[in-house]
Amino acid sequence: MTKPMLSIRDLRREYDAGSSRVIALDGVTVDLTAGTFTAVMGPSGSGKSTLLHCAAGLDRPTSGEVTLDGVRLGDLDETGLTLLRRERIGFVFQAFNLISSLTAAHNVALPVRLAGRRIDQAAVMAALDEVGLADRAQHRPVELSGGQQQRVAIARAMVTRPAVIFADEPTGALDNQTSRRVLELLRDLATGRGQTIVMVTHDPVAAAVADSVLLLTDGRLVDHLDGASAEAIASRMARAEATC
Ligand SMILES: Nc1ncnc2c1ncn2[C@@H]1O[C@H](COP(=O)(O)OP(=O)(O)OP(=O)(O)O)[C@@H](O)[C@H]1O
Repeated sequence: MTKPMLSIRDLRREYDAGSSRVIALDGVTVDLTAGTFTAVMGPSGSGKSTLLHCAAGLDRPTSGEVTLDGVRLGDLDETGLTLLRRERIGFVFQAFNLISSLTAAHNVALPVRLAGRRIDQAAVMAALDEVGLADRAQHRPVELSGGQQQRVAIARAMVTRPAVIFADEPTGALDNQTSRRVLELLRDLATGRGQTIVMVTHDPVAAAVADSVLLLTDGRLVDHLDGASAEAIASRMARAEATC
Protein backbone atom coordinates (compact mmCIF):
# COMPACT_ATOMS: atom_id res chain seq x y z
CA MET A 1 0.00 0.00 0.00
CA THR A 2 1.31 3.51 -0.77
CA LYS A 3 2.19 5.61 2.23
CA PRO A 4 -0.14 8.56 2.80
CA MET A 5 1.27 12.03 2.14
CA LEU A 6 -0.63 13.35 5.13
CA SER A 7 -1.52 11.12 8.04
CA ILE A 8 -3.62 12.46 10.91
CA ARG A 9 -3.98 10.19 13.95
CA ASP A 10 -6.50 10.72 16.75
CA LEU A 11 -6.00 14.49 16.64
CA ARG A 12 -7.38 16.41 19.58
CA ARG A 13 -7.18 20.17 20.16
CA GLU A 14 -8.61 21.77 23.28
CA TYR A 15 -8.64 25.46 24.06
CA ASP A 16 -8.94 27.17 27.43
CA ALA A 17 -11.97 29.45 27.33
CA GLY A 18 -12.13 31.07 30.77
CA SER A 19 -13.36 28.49 33.25
CA SER A 20 -14.32 25.94 30.58
CA ARG A 21 -12.49 24.02 27.85
CA VAL A 22 -13.49 24.11 24.19
CA ILE A 23 -12.86 20.86 22.32
CA ALA A 24 -12.16 22.08 18.78
CA LEU A 25 -10.99 18.67 17.50
CA ASP A 26 -12.12 15.47 19.13
CA GLY A 27 -10.13 12.53 17.82
CA VAL A 28 -9.82 13.06 14.06
CA THR A 29 -8.08 10.29 12.10
CA VAL A 30 -7.62 10.42 8.33
CA ASP A 31 -5.01 9.55 5.68
CA LEU A 32 -4.61 11.55 2.46
CA THR A 33 -2.74 10.06 -0.50
CA ALA A 34 -0.30 12.09 -2.60
CA GLY A 35 -1.88 13.82 -5.58
CA THR A 36 -5.36 13.98 -4.09
CA PHE A 37 -7.57 17.03 -3.65
CA THR A 38 -9.61 17.00 -0.43
CA ALA A 39 -12.23 19.49 0.72
CA VAL A 40 -12.89 19.99 4.44
CA MET A 41 -16.46 21.05 5.24
CA GLY A 42 -18.65 21.42 8.28
CA PRO A 43 -20.84 23.90 10.14
CA SER A 44 -19.31 27.06 11.63
CA GLY A 45 -17.17 26.19 14.64
CA SER A 46 -16.89 22.49 13.69
CA GLY A 47 -13.06 22.61 13.72
CA LYS A 48 -12.13 23.04 10.03
CA SER A 49 -9.55 25.81 10.53
CA THR A 50 -8.15 24.11 13.61
CA LEU A 51 -7.66 20.90 11.62
CA LEU A 52 -5.95 22.81 8.81
CA HIS A 53 -3.69 24.68 11.22
CA CYS A 54 -2.68 21.54 13.14
CA ALA A 55 -2.10 19.59 9.90
CA ALA A 56 0.08 22.41 8.52
CA GLY A 57 2.17 22.83 11.68
CA LEU A 58 0.77 26.31 12.39
CA ASP A 59 -0.80 25.08 15.64
CA ARG A 60 0.09 22.23 18.02
CA PRO A 61 -2.56 19.64 18.86
CA THR A 62 -3.30 18.80 22.49
CA SER A 63 -2.75 15.14 21.58
CA GLY A 64 -2.57 12.95 18.51
CA GLU A 65 -0.10 12.97 15.65
CA VAL A 66 0.33 14.50 12.21
CA THR A 67 2.83 13.02 9.74
CA LEU A 68 3.43 15.07 6.59
CA ASP A 69 5.62 13.73 3.79
CA GLY A 70 7.11 11.21 6.24
CA VAL A 71 7.90 13.80 8.94
CA ARG A 72 6.21 13.60 12.36
CA LEU A 73 5.31 17.19 13.20
CA GLY A 74 5.31 16.44 16.94
CA ASP A 75 9.04 15.63 16.74
CA LEU A 76 9.91 19.11 15.44
CA ASP A 77 10.74 22.23 17.44
CA GLU A 78 9.54 25.65 16.23
CA THR A 79 12.53 26.08 13.90
CA GLY A 80 11.94 22.64 12.44
CA LEU A 81 8.28 23.46 11.88
CA THR A 82 9.15 26.76 10.20
CA LEU A 83 11.55 24.98 7.84
CA LEU A 84 9.00 22.26 7.09
CA ARG A 85 6.36 24.88 6.28
CA ARG A 86 8.78 26.75 4.01
CA GLU A 87 10.03 23.70 2.16
CA ARG A 88 7.15 21.27 1.92
CA ILE A 89 3.96 23.26 2.42
CA GLY A 90 2.19 25.95 0.42
CA PHE A 91 -0.60 28.17 1.75
CA VAL A 92 -3.49 29.93 0.02
CA PHE A 93 -5.82 32.09 2.11
CA GLN A 94 -9.18 33.74 1.51
CA ALA A 95 -7.66 37.20 1.93
CA PHE A 96 -4.83 36.42 -0.56
CA ASN A 97 -2.18 37.74 1.92
CA LEU A 98 0.01 39.33 -0.74
CA ILE A 99 2.53 42.02 0.21
CA SER A 100 1.08 45.24 -1.22
CA SER A 101 4.41 46.97 -1.88
CA LEU A 102 5.79 44.08 -3.93
CA THR A 103 5.10 43.22 -7.57
CA ALA A 104 3.39 39.94 -8.46
CA ALA A 105 6.78 38.45 -9.39
CA HIS A 106 8.34 39.52 -6.07
CA ASN A 107 5.36 38.14 -4.15
CA VAL A 108 5.76 34.80 -5.92
CA ALA A 109 9.51 34.80 -5.21
CA LEU A 110 9.03 35.55 -1.51
CA PRO A 111 8.95 31.94 -0.17
CA VAL A 112 12.19 31.25 -2.07
CA ARG A 113 13.79 34.37 -0.59
CA LEU A 114 12.57 33.48 2.90
CA ALA A 115 14.09 30.02 2.50
CA GLY A 116 17.42 31.76 1.73
CA ARG A 117 17.63 30.15 -1.67
CA ARG A 118 18.66 31.71 -4.97
CA ILE A 119 15.66 33.03 -6.84
CA ASP A 120 15.19 31.31 -10.16
CA GLN A 121 13.45 34.00 -12.24
CA ALA A 122 12.50 31.40 -14.84
CA ALA A 123 10.68 29.37 -12.15
CA VAL A 124 8.88 32.51 -10.90
CA MET A 125 7.79 33.38 -14.43
CA ALA A 126 6.78 29.77 -15.13
CA ALA A 127 4.55 29.81 -12.00
CA LEU A 128 2.95 33.11 -13.09
CA ASP A 129 2.52 31.73 -16.60
CA GLU A 130 0.83 28.63 -15.22
CA VAL A 131 -1.80 30.78 -13.50
CA GLY A 132 -2.22 32.89 -16.66
CA LEU A 133 -0.54 36.04 -15.32
CA ALA A 134 2.84 36.19 -17.04
CA ASP A 135 1.93 39.60 -18.46
CA ARG A 136 1.15 40.94 -14.97
CA ALA A 137 4.49 40.07 -13.34
CA GLN A 138 5.40 43.70 -12.69
CA HIS A 139 2.00 44.72 -11.33
CA ARG A 140 1.40 45.28 -7.63
CA PRO A 141 -1.62 43.68 -5.90
CA VAL A 142 -3.63 46.92 -5.98
CA GLU A 143 -3.39 46.83 -9.79
CA LEU A 144 -4.90 43.33 -9.93
CA SER A 145 -8.44 42.02 -9.52
CA GLY A 146 -9.35 39.73 -6.61
CA GLY A 147 -9.20 36.66 -8.83
CA GLN A 148 -5.84 37.71 -10.24
CA GLN A 149 -4.50 38.30 -6.72
CA GLN A 150 -5.62 34.82 -5.70
CA ARG A 151 -3.90 33.37 -8.77
CA VAL A 152 -0.69 35.18 -7.72
CA ALA A 153 -1.15 33.62 -4.26
CA ILE A 154 -1.47 30.19 -5.91
CA ALA A 155 1.66 30.83 -7.99
CA ARG A 156 3.43 31.76 -4.73
CA ALA A 157 2.20 28.53 -3.11
CA MET A 158 3.45 26.52 -6.12
CA VAL A 159 6.87 28.01 -6.65
CA THR A 160 8.72 25.90 -4.08
CA ARG A 161 6.86 22.83 -5.41
CA PRO A 162 5.54 21.91 -1.96
CA ALA A 163 4.26 18.41 -1.28
CA VAL A 164 1.06 19.72 0.27
CA ILE A 165 -0.93 22.91 -0.34
CA PHE A 166 -3.41 24.03 2.32
CA ALA A 167 -6.10 26.42 1.13
CA ASP A 168 -8.43 28.13 3.62
CA GLU A 169 -11.58 29.35 1.81
CA PRO A 170 -9.55 30.23 -1.31
CA THR A 171 -12.67 31.18 -3.28
CA GLY A 172 -14.51 32.84 -0.39
CA ALA A 173 -13.90 36.36 -1.73
CA LEU A 174 -14.35 35.58 -5.43
CA ASP A 175 -17.26 35.57 -7.88
CA ASN A 176 -18.43 32.30 -9.45
CA GLN A 177 -16.46 32.46 -12.66
CA THR A 178 -13.24 33.51 -10.97
CA SER A 179 -13.74 30.82 -8.33
CA ARG A 180 -14.01 28.22 -11.06
CA ARG A 181 -10.67 29.29 -12.51
CA VAL A 182 -8.97 29.13 -9.11
CA LEU A 183 -10.47 25.69 -8.40
CA GLU A 184 -9.33 24.41 -11.80
CA LEU A 185 -5.81 25.55 -10.96
CA LEU A 186 -5.88 23.68 -7.64
CA ARG A 187 -7.35 20.63 -9.40
CA ASP A 188 -4.48 20.73 -11.96
CA LEU A 189 -1.85 20.92 -9.21
CA ALA A 190 -3.20 17.67 -7.77
CA THR A 191 -3.80 15.81 -11.02
CA GLY A 192 -0.99 17.25 -13.15
CA ARG A 193 1.78 17.63 -10.58
CA GLY A 194 0.88 15.11 -7.91
CA GLN A 195 0.61 17.76 -5.20
CA THR A 196 -1.73 17.06 -2.30
CA ILE A 197 -4.37 19.75 -1.83
CA VAL A 198 -6.41 20.27 1.33
CA MET A 199 -9.05 23.00 1.05
CA VAL A 200 -11.46 24.32 3.67
CA THR A 201 -14.66 25.58 2.06
CA HIS A 202 -18.29 26.34 2.83
CA ASP A 203 -19.24 26.05 -0.83
CA PRO A 204 -20.58 22.66 -2.07
CA VAL A 205 -19.81 23.67 -5.69
CA ALA A 206 -16.16 24.26 -4.76
CA ALA A 207 -16.05 21.03 -2.72
CA ALA A 208 -17.40 19.04 -5.68
CA VAL A 209 -14.22 19.88 -7.63
CA ALA A 210 -12.22 17.92 -5.01
CA ASP A 211 -11.80 14.13 -5.09
CA SER A 212 -13.34 13.76 -1.67
CA VAL A 213 -14.99 15.73 1.11
CA LEU A 214 -14.31 15.37 4.83
CA LEU A 215 -17.26 16.46 6.91
CA LEU A 216 -16.63 17.70 10.44
CA THR A 217 -19.25 18.22 13.13
CA ASP A 218 -18.35 19.28 16.68
CA GLY A 219 -14.69 18.47 16.09
CA ARG A 220 -15.39 14.95 14.85
CA LEU A 221 -15.03 13.51 11.38
CA VAL A 222 -18.57 12.32 10.69
CA ASP A 223 -18.42 11.57 6.96
CA HIS A 224 -16.03 11.08 4.06
CA LEU A 225 -17.70 11.53 0.64
CA ASP A 226 -15.89 10.40 -2.52
CA GLY A 227 -16.69 11.93 -5.91
CA ALA A 228 -19.94 13.48 -4.67
CA SER A 229 -21.89 16.03 -6.70
CA ALA A 230 -22.47 19.59 -5.44
CA GLU A 231 -26.13 18.67 -4.82
CA ALA A 232 -25.22 15.58 -2.78
CA ILE A 233 -22.67 17.59 -0.76
CA ALA A 234 -25.18 20.41 -0.15
CA SER A 235 -27.82 17.99 1.08
CA ARG A 236 -25.32 16.19 3.39
CA MET A 237 -24.20 19.60 4.75
CA ALA A 238 -27.80 20.63 5.38
CA ARG A 239 -28.32 17.45 7.44
CA ALA A 240 -25.11 18.12 9.40
CA GLU A 241 -26.20 21.71 10.11
CA ALA A 242 -29.64 20.55 11.22
CA THR A 243 -28.10 18.24 13.85
CA CYS A 244 -25.83 20.98 15.29
N1 LIG B 1 -7.83 30.38 19.98
C1 LIG B 1 -8.99 29.86 20.38
N2 LIG B 1 -9.39 29.96 21.68
C2 LIG B 1 -10.55 29.41 22.10
N3 LIG B 1 -11.40 28.74 21.30
C3 LIG B 1 -11.04 28.62 20.00
C4 LIG B 1 -9.85 29.17 19.47
N4 LIG B 1 -9.78 28.89 18.15
C5 LIG B 1 -10.90 28.19 17.85
N5 LIG B 1 -11.66 28.02 18.96
C6 LIG B 1 -12.93 27.30 19.05
O1 LIG B 1 -12.73 26.01 18.49
C7 LIG B 1 -13.88 25.62 17.75
C8 LIG B 1 -13.48 25.30 16.32
O2 LIG B 1 -13.06 26.49 15.69
P1 LIG B 1 -12.60 26.55 14.16
O3 LIG B 1 -12.17 27.95 13.88
O4 LIG B 1 -11.64 25.46 13.90
O5 LIG B 1 -13.98 26.23 13.41
P2 LIG B 1 -14.35 26.36 11.85
O6 LIG B 1 -15.07 25.11 11.50
O7 LIG B 1 -13.13 26.68 11.07
O8 LIG B 1 -15.37 27.57 11.88
P3 LIG B 1 -15.80 28.66 10.76
O9 LIG B 1 -16.45 27.90 9.64
O10 LIG B 1 -16.77 29.52 11.49
O11 LIG B 1 -14.56 29.38 10.34
C9 LIG B 1 -14.89 26.77 17.88
O12 LIG B 1 -15.78 26.45 18.92
C10 LIG B 1 -14.02 27.95 18.23
O13 LIG B 1 -14.74 28.90 18.98
